Amino acid sequence: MTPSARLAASIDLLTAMEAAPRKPADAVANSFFRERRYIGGGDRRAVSGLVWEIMRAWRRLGWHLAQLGATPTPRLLAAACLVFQKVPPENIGAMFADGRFAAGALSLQERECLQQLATKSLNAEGMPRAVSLELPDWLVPELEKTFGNTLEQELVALSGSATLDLRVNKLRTTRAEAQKALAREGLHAELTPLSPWGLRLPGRLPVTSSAAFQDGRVEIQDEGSQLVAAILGVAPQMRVLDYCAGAGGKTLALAMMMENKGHIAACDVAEKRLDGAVRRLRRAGVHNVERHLLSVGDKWAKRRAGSFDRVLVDAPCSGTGTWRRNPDARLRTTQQDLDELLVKQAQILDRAAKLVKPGGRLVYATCSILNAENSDQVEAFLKRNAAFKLVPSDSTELPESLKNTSMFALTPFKNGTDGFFAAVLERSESNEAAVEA
Ligand SMILES: C[S@@+](CC[C@H](N)C(=O)[O-])C[C@H]1O[C@@H](n2cnc3c(N)ncnc32)[C@H](O)[C@@H]1O
Repeated sequence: MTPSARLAASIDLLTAMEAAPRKPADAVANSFFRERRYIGGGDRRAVSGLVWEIMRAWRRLGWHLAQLGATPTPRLLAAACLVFQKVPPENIGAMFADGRFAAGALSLQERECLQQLATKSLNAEGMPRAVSLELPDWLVPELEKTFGNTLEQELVALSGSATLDLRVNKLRTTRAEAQKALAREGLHAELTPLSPWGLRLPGRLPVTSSAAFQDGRVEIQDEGSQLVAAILGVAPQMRVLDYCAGAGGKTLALAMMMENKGHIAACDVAEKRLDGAVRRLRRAGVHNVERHLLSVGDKWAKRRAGSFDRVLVDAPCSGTGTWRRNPDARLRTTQQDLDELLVKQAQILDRAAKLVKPGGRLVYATCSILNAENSDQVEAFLKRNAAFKLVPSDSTELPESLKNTSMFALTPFKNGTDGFFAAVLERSESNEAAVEA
């Protein structure tokens, strides 16, 4: 594709995203490229690269354009982004060419607007805080409560691009062997600093076509997510419940830690997600997992009340910890979404708590960075459930810095992982404080 055609495709993709404001940007991009199979890998990366860059600067670009009285159309947002990337004006003009595979020439008004932008910097004085932080207005106080005066640094880290982390499947290989196997395929991974099974690649690379991935020696999983599985402290003989298992990311790690022994029940309310686990479990050689689709009026949970040694609640959440991967989610999240999630998380926690056996442990986890979904949720749960208390993790798989911790809140700024929260809660042995089944 020519630079003009790439730019035109980027503008088309932005337009498609605007038309589906509630749909995650990567889902829109996937269908966009599926319908345009003629766009090859290199071009796809270039088009997504520009569009993701625009999304990371969405509010600031919009603010600059509004200051100049211009409407933030996809064309102008793309052009403004190129201006702030210091692409020379004549090159931008040439990219906005006329022709079949081009975006059409810039109008006089558009050119004047871009000329004025060329004298400014993306982060300008006078910008409202929420704009310069690329946040919806309502989220600023929430995040201030969580991070206090490190908010800016945390958000800068959350605006960066994410690494591609892999978890080595000990059921199939060792970390050193997996690292060598990937290197033979041109994928040079480093050891992750915190997870004992992690390998880290610098960015989006074609891992899924590697032999090591296809035969289940490695799985894609952020280091933070690996540590959530680790904090559960599972052992081979245990009965373990992964209550919000989705497509089984953490289930796979738990099965590995349990050496494919004992029993894991992987539950979810979303059939499609749970079905997605089948292929992954098979690829990883895991066979100690039973899947169960939770439904209203289901007796499954009732029959198993008080029977699990360990229960993981990887709760549905705002996903604010994964903003590096989904920059669009940063602006899509609404106060109403959060309010609904808080209610749902508390309900799920209470339901899952009934399944923990006396003396057993419950781990509550999210990929959120908001206190409201994390420590506040745990605090409220403990007030409602006298049978539980926070305890230090007994996991031997946690790194020194997290050993014996009862709660962690990882962030890209502090830990180089996605934002992940986990808390370990133990149910008392005594019947007095029993949880009502
Ligand atoms: C953060 S995702 C889980 C990710 C998964 N554990 C992993 O590591 O890949 C949260 C999951 O909770 C599920 N969920 C939502 N409401 C639920 C409920 N009431 N009970 C159980 N699971 C629920 C969602 O379908 C979603 O798959």
